[in-house]
Amino acid sequence: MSIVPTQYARLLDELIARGIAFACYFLPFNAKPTLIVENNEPAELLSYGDLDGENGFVFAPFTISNEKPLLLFRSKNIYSGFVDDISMPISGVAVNGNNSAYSTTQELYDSTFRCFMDLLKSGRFAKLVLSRKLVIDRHIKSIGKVFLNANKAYPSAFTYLVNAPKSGLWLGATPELLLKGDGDSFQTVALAGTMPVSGDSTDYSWSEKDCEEQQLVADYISDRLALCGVANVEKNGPITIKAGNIVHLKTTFKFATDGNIGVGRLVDTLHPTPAVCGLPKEEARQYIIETEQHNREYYTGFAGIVSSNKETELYVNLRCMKVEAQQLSLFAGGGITAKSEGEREWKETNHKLRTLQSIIEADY
Ligand SMILES: C=C(O[C@H]1C=CC=C(C(=O)O)[C@@H]1O)C(=O)O
Repeated sequence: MSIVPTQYARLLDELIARGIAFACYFLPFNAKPTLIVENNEPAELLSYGDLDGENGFVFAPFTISNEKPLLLFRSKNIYSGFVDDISMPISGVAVNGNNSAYSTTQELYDSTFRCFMDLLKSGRFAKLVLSRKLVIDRHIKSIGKVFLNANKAYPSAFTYLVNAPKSGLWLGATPELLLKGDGDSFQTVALAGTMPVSGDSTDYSWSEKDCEEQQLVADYISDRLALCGVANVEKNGPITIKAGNIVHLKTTFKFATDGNIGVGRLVDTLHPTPAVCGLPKEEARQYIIETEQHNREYYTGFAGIVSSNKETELYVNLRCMKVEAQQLSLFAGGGITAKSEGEREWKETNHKLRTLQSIIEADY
């Protein structure tokens, strides 16, 4: 039976209050939510490649560890649409964190930015993505409502709410596709470069730095697909796309694998792209982990549906927050190249943070 979303928000709040592990999501331009409820905990995978042949909802971290594994919700308790009657597991295990989070100050951001710049200017890296964390008090009572409002405000985004013991409670509304396809043909995107939306204008003049930063992501995707043995890639773009209060440059890649390359292998090949990590990839990932003062956890990982015989649809986990009992930790970052300016990059992360802040602050 279908019900009004307010009751649905209450249902999600009840799952959270009972500590039940679940994943709920809206695909882009789809007004129907899907809810997957675990009786216990989601499965934990320790490599992206292990996704080959799997089915379920995936919640993956920036980098996999025993503490922050790749979570796979394989439960058959799947509810489509605004349902009111679900079979509630008796008791849950999820916890809401310990409120120990702190914000990245502009001073700390600037000093990390300078370290990044030294290595970019010396040529050790071509690109690095620097991120920050903004911790705010959790005045809101209903996370279910924030989730539904995020979907209303950003219908073109992939919007999710995930609760599990290893990840904690996360909410996001991301514009960045990582991988979509049916096993035979797939698509991915190179999304980078950011400007604030300017009125009704569709005519944006992109800086050399933004174009270069996006081109690095596009070239990386072409190279990685070639490395995987993908021969014919149809490339379209870059075009300007709107994501809430900001615009990005996007190039779309479509390619056929004829069933020869599994989803796990493709994800392992692509993630993390230089839209969220850097170049060269493994060195950049290691440097980011060592240098950023916060743990990214599931921010800049990915989330979505993986399927061995139907449609896989995975999104990069951006414009997201971790929800704790008294605090919300919001994450945002930006691509840095040798041409970057610290003040502009900081402002860019402010624009990105507004995406979720405006929903949190909205008067429901
Ligand atoms: C890393 C983020 O954005 C990425 C995606 C689009 C544009 C980006 C940029 O312009 O820097 C980033 O690469 C984020 O939103 O936290």
